[in-house]
Amino acid sequence: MTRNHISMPKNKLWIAAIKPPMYSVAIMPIWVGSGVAFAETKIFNGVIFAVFMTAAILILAWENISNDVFDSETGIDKNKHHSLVNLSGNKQLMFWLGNLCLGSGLLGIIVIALLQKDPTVIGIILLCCGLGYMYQGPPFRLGYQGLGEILCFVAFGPLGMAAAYYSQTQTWSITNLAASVIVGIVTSLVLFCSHFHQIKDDIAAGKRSPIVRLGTQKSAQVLVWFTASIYPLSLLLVGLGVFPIWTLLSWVSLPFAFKLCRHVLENHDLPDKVSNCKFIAVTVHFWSCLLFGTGFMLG
Ligand SMILES: C/C(=C\COP(=O)(O)OP(=O)(O)O)CCC[C@H](C)CCC[C@H](C)CCCC(C)C
Ligand SMILES: O=C(O)C1=CC(=O)c2ccccc2C1=O
Repeated sequence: MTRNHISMPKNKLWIAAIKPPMYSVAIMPIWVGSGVAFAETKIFNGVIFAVFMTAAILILAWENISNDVFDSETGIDKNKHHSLVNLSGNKQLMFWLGNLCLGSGLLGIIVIALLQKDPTVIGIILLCCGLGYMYQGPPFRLGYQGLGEILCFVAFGPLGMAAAYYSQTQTWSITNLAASVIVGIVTSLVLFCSHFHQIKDDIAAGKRSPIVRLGTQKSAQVLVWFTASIYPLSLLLVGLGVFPIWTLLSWVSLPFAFKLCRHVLENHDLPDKVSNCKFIAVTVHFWSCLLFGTGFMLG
């Protein structure tokens, strides 16, 4: 029993399937990218910011709905009671609902491009969506080869934040690129954590997630190194004068980072216990990125 939420009432299964806390991963690249843009140029366009936030949420909804659709084809989700396809019993409906979210999200991005009279943001977001498709869709299914974390890093880090920065300023920034490394790492940590409790089902379905490749113990150590990396990295970049000192506010997330590492080190091979580590990682992501972006706004 690894992906099972069988004892949950149906409404809780639907909430688990929709994954509300996960949507902060879509919002934060826009928040931090717009924060860096404001720090550097004093430009902040509230309409573009709000449209981008909504579009990012809709695009991530497509990613998650289509993940359940594509996973229903490989059999990997057969024990996943909180799969949208298993819950609704209607794969076609979910497929089109996902496409509707993608279409609406891309419409928002087109509105930004029209406001800017510049298609650059459309190009970057289409690249992100391409990576999102390659993670799970045929014939690629790169997530099944253990490449998901790299795709996730690029989409939510350098690409997502370049799009957010460009949507505000129509220029590029090295500081934004440096900040995107931190956002990319902390977002990929969430994906990495999501695999620990699924190792049995993943092996059975032929999915070679990083946890399957490395084993749970080594994966727990890798998690500690990557989680720990973002704090000295931000300190170094503050020391070099690349980030404003206020960005060190993100260190307030350290207690959650400790909690995450301790929890995974202690429970890496106990699926029922380690299964909530993804949500601890989302908490680390939420507070570190919220305060990191705030640091740029204040700086
Ligand atoms: C769907 C994702 C993870 C779920 O993986 P898994 O199949 O293991 O999950 P279940 O156990 O629930 O079945 C996330 C995948 C992320 C992907 C690599 C990159 C997505 C890019 C987004 C579409 C881009 C959004 C960018 C934003 C800034 C506009
Ligand atoms: O369901 C999940 O496990 C995830 C969904 C998702 O959209 C996402 C996005 C970015 C990083 C990780 C994840 C997930 O883990």
